[in-house]
Amino acid sequence: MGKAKTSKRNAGSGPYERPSKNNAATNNVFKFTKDLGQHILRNPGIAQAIVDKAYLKPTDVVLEIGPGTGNLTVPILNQAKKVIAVEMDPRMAAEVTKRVQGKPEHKRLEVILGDVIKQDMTDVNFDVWAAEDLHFDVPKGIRAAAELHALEILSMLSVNTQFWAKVSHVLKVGRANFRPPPKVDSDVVRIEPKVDRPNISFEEFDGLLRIAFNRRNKVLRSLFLSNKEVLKLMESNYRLYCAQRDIPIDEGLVEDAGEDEEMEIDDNEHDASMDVDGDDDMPSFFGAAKNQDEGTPTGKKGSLKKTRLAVLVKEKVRKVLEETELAESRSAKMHENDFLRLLAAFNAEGIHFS
Ligand SMILES: C[S@@+](CC[C@H](N)C(=O)[O-])C[C@H]1O[C@@H](n2cnc3c(N)ncnc32)[C@H](O)[C@@H]1O
Repeated sequence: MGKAKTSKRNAGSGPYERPSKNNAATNNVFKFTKDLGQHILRNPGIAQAIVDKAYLKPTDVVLEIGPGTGNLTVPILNQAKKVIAVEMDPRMAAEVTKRVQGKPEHKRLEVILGDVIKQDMTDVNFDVWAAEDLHFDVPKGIRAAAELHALEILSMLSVNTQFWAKVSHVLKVGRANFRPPPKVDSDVVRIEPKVDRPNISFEEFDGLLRIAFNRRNKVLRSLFLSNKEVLKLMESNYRLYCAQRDIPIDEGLVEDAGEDEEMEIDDNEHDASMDVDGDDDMPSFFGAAKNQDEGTPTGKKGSLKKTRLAVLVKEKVRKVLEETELAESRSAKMHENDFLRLLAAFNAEGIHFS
């Protein structure tokens, strides 16, 4: 999508509830679109405090995603060299442009009209990034799952962010400081690129997290040992690992009654550790909601046949969980270092996630 200087656009009267000579920052003339996260900071003192905490330099180019009516944009422009603002609502884009029209800051503001997710930002150079409460278009098919998994996804994103960056809390902003007030209070956080990033592949770390955050309130033992697809994935990655190192593997079938017993114990324990809010039957990142390991039935009740490889992989997983003492841990309560420790232990057993 091309860049559009919104100064050329006509704000028009259509989207407004009533005509006004003043801007939307001081008068509630907009029909705010809550779906786009349009909650506008109405306290200039807080806007200034947020910008002050960013410790901007006069040489900084700031990329502001979703400037809204410009309540942060103006104080940012007072401290930085330039602001590039990406806004998907043309009314907002017009409004933020109007805030600086006829002022010297006008030349230092570039407004790009469009959805930041769909923009090609490769040529946009900036030093600091600012964003507040954005809307992302989730493809329809995965919307329901994504919403159900909102908590897991947020927790996973937060651990993933820590992989790349140091995140620190800057300021709490109560919901009453926004118009219209959102349902929750806000937190301003600083995200700085990490210089001492762990020497592991992000794909691998992300692969592990997708399993660890797959189902709400499940302990790791259950997530890694009781999901057929997860076990199959680890098995197939281990097969590849062995093939690359000429390690012979045994795909012969063996009776696996002990495994079956364990699955039953697992199932009972799932019930005991079921989410308190009882919505445990949500879809999983891996497809089927309750995808327990079934093995290959042999006709006898409680008796399953599995390849020796499958049994070996399961033993390795059990060993990793025991050695790291994370078997009974739940991902939402774990620290980034726990996941790094877990990944290192899996890798030491030849089990990979990408
Ligand atoms: C919380 S408001 C910003 C409020 C602003 N800081 C203020 O106080 O005036 C979020 C803004 O981001 C815009 N927005 C949401 N999703 C976006 C996206 N994907 N790309 C670009 N802009 C987006 C919304 O239209 C809205 O103006």
